[in-house]
Amino acid sequence: MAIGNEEREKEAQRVSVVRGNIQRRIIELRQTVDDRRSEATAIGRSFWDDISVNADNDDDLIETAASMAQQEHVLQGQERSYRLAQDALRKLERVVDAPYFSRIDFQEKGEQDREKIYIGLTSFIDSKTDEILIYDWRAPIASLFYDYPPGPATYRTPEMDVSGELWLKRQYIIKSGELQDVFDTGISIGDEMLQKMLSRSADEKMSSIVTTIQREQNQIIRDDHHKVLVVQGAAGSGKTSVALQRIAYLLYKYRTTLSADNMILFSPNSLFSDYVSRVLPELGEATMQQTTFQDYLTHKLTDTGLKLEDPYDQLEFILTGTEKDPMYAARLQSITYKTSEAFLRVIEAYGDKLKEGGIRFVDLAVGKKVLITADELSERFYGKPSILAIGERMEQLSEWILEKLDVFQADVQKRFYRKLVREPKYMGSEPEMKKMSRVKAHKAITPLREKAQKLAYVDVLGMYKELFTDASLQQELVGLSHQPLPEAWTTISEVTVGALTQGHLRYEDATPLVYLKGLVEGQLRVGTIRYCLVDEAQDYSPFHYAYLKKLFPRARFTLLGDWNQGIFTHANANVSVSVSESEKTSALEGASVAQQEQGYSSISELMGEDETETIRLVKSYRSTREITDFACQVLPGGEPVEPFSRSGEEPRLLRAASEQELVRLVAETAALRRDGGASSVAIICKTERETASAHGRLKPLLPDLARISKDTLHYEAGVMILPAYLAKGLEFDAVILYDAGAAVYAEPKERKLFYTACTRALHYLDVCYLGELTPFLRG
Ligand SMILES: Nc1ncnc2c1ncn2[C@@H]1O[C@H](COP(=O)(O)OP(=O)(O)OP(=O)(O)O)[C@@H](O)[C@H]1O
Repeated sequence: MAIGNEEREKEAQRVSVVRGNIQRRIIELRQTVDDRRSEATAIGRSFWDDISVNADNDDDLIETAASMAQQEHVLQGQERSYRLAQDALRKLERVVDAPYFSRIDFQEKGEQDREKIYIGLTSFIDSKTDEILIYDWRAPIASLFYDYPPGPATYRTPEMDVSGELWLKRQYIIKSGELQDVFDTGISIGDEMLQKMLSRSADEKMSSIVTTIQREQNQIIRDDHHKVLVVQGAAGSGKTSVALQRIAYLLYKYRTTLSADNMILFSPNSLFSDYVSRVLPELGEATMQQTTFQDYLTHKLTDTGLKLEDPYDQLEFILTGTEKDPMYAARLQSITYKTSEAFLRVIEAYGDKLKEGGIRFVDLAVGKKVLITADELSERFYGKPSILAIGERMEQLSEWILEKLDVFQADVQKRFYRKLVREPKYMGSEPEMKKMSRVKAHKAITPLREKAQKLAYVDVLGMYKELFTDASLQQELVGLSHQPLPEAWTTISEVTVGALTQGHLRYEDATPLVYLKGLVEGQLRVGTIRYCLVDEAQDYSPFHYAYLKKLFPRARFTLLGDWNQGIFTHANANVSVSVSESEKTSALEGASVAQQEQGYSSISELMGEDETETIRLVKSYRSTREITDFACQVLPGGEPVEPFSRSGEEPRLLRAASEQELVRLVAETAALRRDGGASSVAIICKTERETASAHGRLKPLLPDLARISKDTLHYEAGVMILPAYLAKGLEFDAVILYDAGAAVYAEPKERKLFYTACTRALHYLDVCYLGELTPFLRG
């Protein structure tokens, strides 16, 4: 709703007053930053001048140490205040051109006045009057803006709930310090503003949604009560956006006790990490630990020397193979089993059993010289009964080894020394010879010490292999898991051991191996992580979740996913746990509401039912209504998706009769979209194999075509080609499906992938195909 001229003028004036105020503060802060920097540098330079170094006796030494500690304290204080001033300066410099984006007028129950609350990215207080000129969007009162239409409203503070009347909700568009537009909003947050935001072009980096967060999204962003929050959100419903806003919110709310180091976000791939990297800095927060599960596993497995398969290579194998091939079928079974809770129980039972015996030790040796034999290690570990956990016992063993190494080092040093004394050529003084023999002995023992510290005397890989070679061990552990082994177990075992022996670790073996390693080595827990957020949560298996829960015992979890986009085999296993065969098939075809329920209940069972809350986001903001409706027909029986009311062109189906014609058609369509103003145009293929071949054919017709692969770290706007599974989580102005023919997309397992590809488009979707159209679009 537009507002009158007089009111608009008042608002424009306020913008300029507040901006002037901020500009003055910026000038002051710049001066403060300069002063503090000089002070800190000066203190650093005169550090030693101000300390009286006296080492004549113990009392003087203590005094010297005290004087150093005091100087260091002063220096740290100066550096801290310099950093604080610099942070404040950066925040204001970021907002000076658009200090706030909304206003609410709120009258608290029992109060006479209506308070005007202006909301922006960061708060700002008038230093003379102490008036709050801008409230941070994360302040408790600001939630009224996101949660209520005008009328009765309540917000929650740490102490109590505050109720009252919301009289006004107003939004501003301010650019370069000038008020460009202002309007009052009614029921939801400015449809007008949202329309503007959503009709923009897709950037190569994601932007924050702070000005138009919707009520149901706000609920997730500010949730403080649940240990585990599961968000099932339709494609484009803002899951990733919400995850990032939530991180910013938590960092603000718990700013005195929580830092970015206490949070971890698991993203699907490095390209995606880069795609979302702008949001937190845009919101004024430091970026936090962002990793992919793959990187995490690689880091954990560095000292095994194994080459870890990429999850995308695993997927490429699944998508390009055929179930007629027995090795292919065996691998599918292997993936499903090794990502299941049943296998998790097998590993846990194995861990329990190892308390009594069975850990494989290896000789601790340098070259041919064995210092401690495997038998000695085993005897030391299992010799006496112990109530301690394996990890703690391993720690004790490690200490014992390190003590032995100290004795060994002293021995070696003596030997070196004797050798030097006997050496006629060497003419050094006694202290020199002692020093030299100490250094040499230390150098000689260092590799052993490193091995001991890395627990290289335990053969975890060998123990993992035993699961596939030792029939009686298998029988015993599998019995405890109450689940039968997969049919192709013999083949699975041979292939697993064969690959491991050659130094290859298949992706499905990585988490079980890391888990077993953690159980044996006792380094399973990372207590510093307080919040763990998982994006694309449908791609994680029950095994992954159980592992994450063990890994971060103090963490609260936010798991955001869309079970309709579950493209990994285990994701399908996830929703098909204990359902009938016919349901299993349809789980591959698209998660029905019932099957999605199954998926959540499986997660909540794993994470603790009492502590898990599931929230659904059904409204989709990314694509036009036409594209959303089109994509929904791919998943019959899937959960309904509500498109945001933004209209555009109908998706087009474009048939080609020959390969040549298909290439020409795709190239022409890409050029049409690019020339028509779409800044990002993605040609989406099914697999890497198809991408490589299509890229070769298209390149002569589209010289600027960029190819995105799993190793690409970031991309630029323009025309690009990529496989569907890499397009996950990303969005583009125009999407062209390279070949949606029945020869490419027909099998049930490809349905969700196809759906994911269609839902990447903001404004245009062109579905090219060769010959007959995929059955997914034929009703
Ligand atoms: N409240 C909002 N205001 C403005 N834009 C929004 C809002 N919510 C979502 N969007 C926009 O919708 C698009 C999709 O959001 P996002 O990528 O977070 O969704 P998603 O649920 O993670 O999608 P997917 O599962 O399909 O990858 C983005 O362009 C995002 O900026």
